[in-house]
Formats: sequence, C-alpha cells, structure tokens
Amino acid sequence: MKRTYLKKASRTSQSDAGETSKTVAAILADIETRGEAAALEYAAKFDKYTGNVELTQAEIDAACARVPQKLKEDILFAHDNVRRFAEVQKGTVADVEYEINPGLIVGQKAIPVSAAGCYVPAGRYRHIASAVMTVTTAKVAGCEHITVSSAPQPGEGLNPAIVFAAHACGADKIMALGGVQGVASMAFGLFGQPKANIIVGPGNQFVAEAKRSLYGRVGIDMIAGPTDSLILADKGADAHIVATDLVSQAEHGYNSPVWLVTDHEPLARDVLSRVPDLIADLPALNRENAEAAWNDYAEVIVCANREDMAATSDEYAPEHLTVQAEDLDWWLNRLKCYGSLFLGEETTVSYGDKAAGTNHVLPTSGAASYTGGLSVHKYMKIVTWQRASREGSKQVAEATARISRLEGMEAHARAADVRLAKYFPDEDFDLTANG
Ligand SMILES: NC(=O)C1=CN([C@@H]2O[C@H](COP(=O)(O)OP(=O)(O)OC[C@H]3O[C@@H](n4cnc5c(N)ncnc54)[C@H](O)[C@@H]3O)[C@@H](O)[C@H]2O)C=CC1
Ligand SMILES: O=C(O)[C@@H](O)CS(=O)(=O)O
Ligand SMILES: [Zn+2]
Repeated sequence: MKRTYLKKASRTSQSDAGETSKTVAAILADIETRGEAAALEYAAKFDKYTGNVELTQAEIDAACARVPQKLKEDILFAHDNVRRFAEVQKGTVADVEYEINPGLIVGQKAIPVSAAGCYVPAGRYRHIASAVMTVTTAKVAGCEHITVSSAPQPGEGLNPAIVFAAHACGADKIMALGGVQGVASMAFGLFGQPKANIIVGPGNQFVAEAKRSLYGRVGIDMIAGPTDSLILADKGADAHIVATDLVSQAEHGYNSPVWLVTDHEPLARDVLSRVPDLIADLPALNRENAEAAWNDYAEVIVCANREDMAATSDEYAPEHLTVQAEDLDWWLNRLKCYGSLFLGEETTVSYGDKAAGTNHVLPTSGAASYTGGLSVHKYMKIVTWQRASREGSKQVAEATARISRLEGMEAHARAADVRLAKYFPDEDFDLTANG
C-alpha cells in the first residue's frame, strides 16, 4: 500500500515510555511501603497541595453550592445520557442457564465488582465529564462502593464542578489526590476506603502507567492515557471543519496525536494551511498544548483510495475515529479498530467527550486494536457455574476420569471415580487411560 506523508510525527506515545515507567515504579513502591504519609508528600510535591484529602460532607455541600445552576443542569443532562446508554448496554449481558447434556446444567452470571476506584484527571483541564463517565457506569453496573480521586489545584483543592458531578452521579467517597498517588491510594485502600477491585478512568502518562503497573493486583478498564484522534476525510469534506476538529483534540496536551488520513491531496493541503491559525486563536494554555501536539505528534497522510484509508486507520487503532466521507455505512461496516467512532460531519468527538451518552474513557496508544472503551461490562465479572443430577454426572465423569489419567492427573481422575462408584455401584466402567 502506498502512503504519502504530507506531515510526519517526530514523536509517538512510546517516546517517553521508559522514563515514565521508572518514575511511576519508584512512586508506587514508596507509597506501598510508607502508605498515606508518602501519598501526602507526593501531593505536596506534584500538586503543591497540603489540604484535606478525604472530602467531608460539608465540603461536598459547599462545593456543590458554588456550581452555577445552568452548569449543574448540563452535567445532569450528560449524566442522564451516559446512564441510559449504560443501562441499555447492561441489558446486553444476560445471566444464562443451559442444559448442555441431559442432567448437566451450565450457566453464566454477571457479577459487578464490589469496589470501583474512578480516577478523574484535572491537571491541565477540569475534566468534569470524566467524573460523569466513570461514576455513572460504575453505579449502573451495581458496584457497592465507588471512590473518586482527582488532582487538586494548589491551595484550592478539587474543582467544585468535579465534586458536584462525582456526587450527583453516585460517588461514595471523593478524594483530592492526583496522579500516581491517587491511583495507588485507591489500589492499596488508603484513606479509609476499601481496596479497589478495579481502577478506571483516564489520565496522563503517569496515571496510565500506574494503572498498567498495578494490573493483576487490581483490575483496570484499559490503558486510557493521552488522547489521540484520527479523521478520515474524502474530497467532499469541509476543510475548515476537519481542521477545527483536529485542533479540538490536539489541545489535550503536548503529547496528544491527531492524524488526518485522506485520498484527496488538495483537502490535505487545505487543512494543513488552516490549522496554524486555528491554534494561534486559542487561549494561551490550549494554544501551547495544541501547538506542541501538532508540531511533534500530528500526521497528515494521503492514500490511494478508501480501502487504503481504512487499512491505515485500523493500523493506527485510534482512540477517537471520525469519518467525514460519503457512504457512512460502508465505513461503519469496514472499520475494525477504534475506541469510539463518529460518523459524519453532523457529530464530532467533542459531543462524545462531554454529553452524547457514549463513554469518553477510551483506549489510547493503539490499545483499540484489542479493546473497546469503558462500559458497564468492564465492572462486571462474567462467571460460570454448573450443577448435575446423578444421571447427568455419569458421562462427564467417565470422560473426566479417562482424560485426567491420560494427562497423568490421577487425583483428578479419582474425583470422578468416586462419584461413579457411589452413584452406579452395580455398573462396570473402563476408566483407564486407554479405555
Ligand atoms: N483516554 C481517555 O479516555 C482520556 C484521556 N484523557 C487524558 O488525560 C490526561 C489528563 O492529564 P492531566 O491534565 O495532566 O491530568 P491528570 O490528572 O491525569 O494528571 C495530573 C497528575 O499528574 C501527576 N504528575 C504531573 N507531573 C508529574 C511528574 N513529573 N511525575 C509524576 N507525576 C506527575 C501529578 O500528580 C498530577 O496530580 C490528558 O493526557 C488527556 O489527553 C482525558 C480524558 C479522556
Ligand atoms: O480522550 C478523551 O476521550 C477526551 O477527549 C475526553 S475529554 O475531552 O477530556 O472530555
Ligand atoms: Zn477531547
């Protein structure tokens, strides 16, 4: 497949991975050894925060009172959409019971984990929507205890709207702890909370690496690190809207890649010429982030046709994938690797990020090649069970005994032997490995 890069990235999500991994390992080990005292020291070091970590009910009430009414209504609108979509998704997992052989019944149950730890990023921006996405889905899944941990601002603590969102969506505990110290405190059960069974939520490279390192001891939703986005656009796409959408996701941070893939070079050149002005027009922090992301991480790729565009996109496996091209059904059918798909110019990643109802906690750095984003299913354990009548036990016992013996697992075989001997004392069975 021939691809022409009109713009090629000098850095990727793996560029700083080694350094990040070392930093995070040291912090995790320290917090595991020294507990809350170490977590508080890192809060002071990284966030210049020495205030209260566990929010009291009075602090929650005071924060909620500071949120403007219109913003509360918007947050509740987003919550309602996320909740209703989560409920529909939950309905797709059913407990089942199946008589697989006469008298032998097998089944599946979906059991929610007890304790969920939801990380809500708040370093560069106030990610109110992340509180909605994580807490609402945990609540719909049926988790008994939900903790939110989020980065405090120096001298101020948590953003009031994040507190309102976490509280309104159903958090049982809210902590002012960011980054690795927030994730570690939820995983180790510090500050009076139950140890989390699963840690979910997005964050920067330190948060994503902390979750990755703790995985196994605790469940995680997925690697949801620095945001990335890809737009597939054909000759009919509106260059101004494509450029605006690229910039909208480059503002996340200096390490947020945005990629444009097209089969129409004039569109690519038009978009390339528009992006710098759109970035220059942003407020200072957003401009700095978007400029760095655009310069170092962005790519503009021209392909020969739509099939090559789709194949390129699947290779990148972006977190957000937008299609601004004709024949949307063809794309929906063809594309295989993405966290969330935005079909057509009339929708945009920002809708999904904030309020449309699909979850914005999504796989990054290519993780969309093997997983989808956060949903109720991530909090639910699909477990199995079985029971049998004595008749139902017969055939499976014989097969079990012979397979076990052939494997050399004599004790397993005898667990089947004793049942056959007890339930069918008058029958002879050849239970040897060669039987
Ligand atoms: N994949 C997804 O679904 C989503 C991803 N995001 C991503 O979340 C991220 C948010 O990042 P931030 O604004 O930074 O907020 P954040 O809350 O993730 O990180 C802030 C924390 O980083 C820690 N930190 C900062 N510098 C450090 C250092 N040198 N060593 C150790 N720890 C350090 C501090 O403890 C601070 O509390 C962005 O990259 C954004 O793209 C946001 C929403 C959704
Ligand atoms: O990575 C993401 O999903 C973000 O784009 C979500 S938000 O824009 O930070 O709300
Ligand atoms: Zn976004």
